[in-house]
Amino acid sequence: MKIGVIGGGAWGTALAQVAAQGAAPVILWAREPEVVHSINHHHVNELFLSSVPLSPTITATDDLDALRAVDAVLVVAPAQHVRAVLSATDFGSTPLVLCAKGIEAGTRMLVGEVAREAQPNAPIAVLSGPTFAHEVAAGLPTAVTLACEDAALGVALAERLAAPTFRTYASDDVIGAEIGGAVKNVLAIGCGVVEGARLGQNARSALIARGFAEMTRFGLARGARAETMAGLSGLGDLVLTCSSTSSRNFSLGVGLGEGRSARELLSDRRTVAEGAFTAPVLRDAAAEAGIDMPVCEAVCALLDGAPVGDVIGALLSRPLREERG
Ligand SMILES: NC(=O)C1=CN([C@@H]2O[C@H](COP(=O)(O)OP(=O)(O)OC[C@H]3O[C@@H](n4cnc5c(N)ncnc54)[C@H](OP(=O)(O)O)[C@@H]3O)[C@@H](O)[C@H]2O)C=CC1
Ligand SMILES: O=C(CO)COP(=O)(O)O
Repeated sequence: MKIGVIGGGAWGTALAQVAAQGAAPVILWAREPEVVHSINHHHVNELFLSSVPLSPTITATDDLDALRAVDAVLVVAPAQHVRAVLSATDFGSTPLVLCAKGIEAGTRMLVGEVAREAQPNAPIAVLSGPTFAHEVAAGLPTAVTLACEDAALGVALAERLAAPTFRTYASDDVIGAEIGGAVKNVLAIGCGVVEGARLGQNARSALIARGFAEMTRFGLARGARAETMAGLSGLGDLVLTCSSTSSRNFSLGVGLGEGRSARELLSDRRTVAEGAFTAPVLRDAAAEAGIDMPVCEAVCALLDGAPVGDVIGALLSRPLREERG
């Protein structure tokens, strides 16, 4: 199975490196000419993943049509750009494996819904889990969920993408896998704020647990299964991203907690912090569906510049309630 990758960021590059452990060569589409040049001439992605030498069987291209000849395409552009890249060419019935974690602003669609609209004939799968790109690319042990409604295709993709240190678990809960990855980015910003404002380890654990309750409520309302929310793509990724400055979302939160503005923090970086885009969309989608998501609302307020003390005070002074759900 020949694999194509859309997106020359850290995660697209790391997944290309995993896929290159199979027999067939891998082709990666990148928007940035310097990424294409760096991969083809120096076998490294200087811009987004300079720490890891890449397999020489990975070829980069700036021509999206070059990916029409592959057997499966990993879609690893940031969530807000997936529609544009998938609308630029016709992948026919080539399976698309969605690896971005977010919800589209404006439409409030999950990436899978966007992909179905842009490429109606392509079967859809989702790859998600606790996966810092630099660790995956360095060959450190990692496990992911690979969700696909077509069980046979899901197993074929899970087998093709598995590698000695990259373990894939097949699932048919596509919505669940997507929601875990999108929501955890928002919660990671909140945990970063706790760190930046020095609110302590108790507060961070409470936020992870109550945030997980929010993620599960939102997921179940959208048809996800509870076991998926508690698995690699939900709780697993939440714990990872909420406890490490390797997370761009967590480190964005640290900056907010230290009193810097979201605008300043986001203008400083070239890499993507998906939670900043997903947070307001998630808040609005939850409000419309009548789903209580106070942590998510708090993160939105912090991104909008509300003082940390006021936001935390408001969270803590809500009426007491039973822990259930
Ligand atoms: N980094 C990680 O550890 C992980 C990331 N993810 C998810 O993968 C997705 C991609 O993240 P990541 O690889 O880290 O990104 P990076 O922050 O490393 O790189 C930015 C990416 O955004 C792309 N990009 C920027 N602007 C556009 C645009 N207008 N159109 C298309 N692409 C654009 C860049 O493409 P180009 O190079 O072509 O310019 C590049 O691929 C996100 O949804 C993220 O949540 C999931 C798991 C792990
Ligand atoms: O999704 C990730 C790890 O699973 C990467 O998290 P960040 O985007 O916050 O860096």
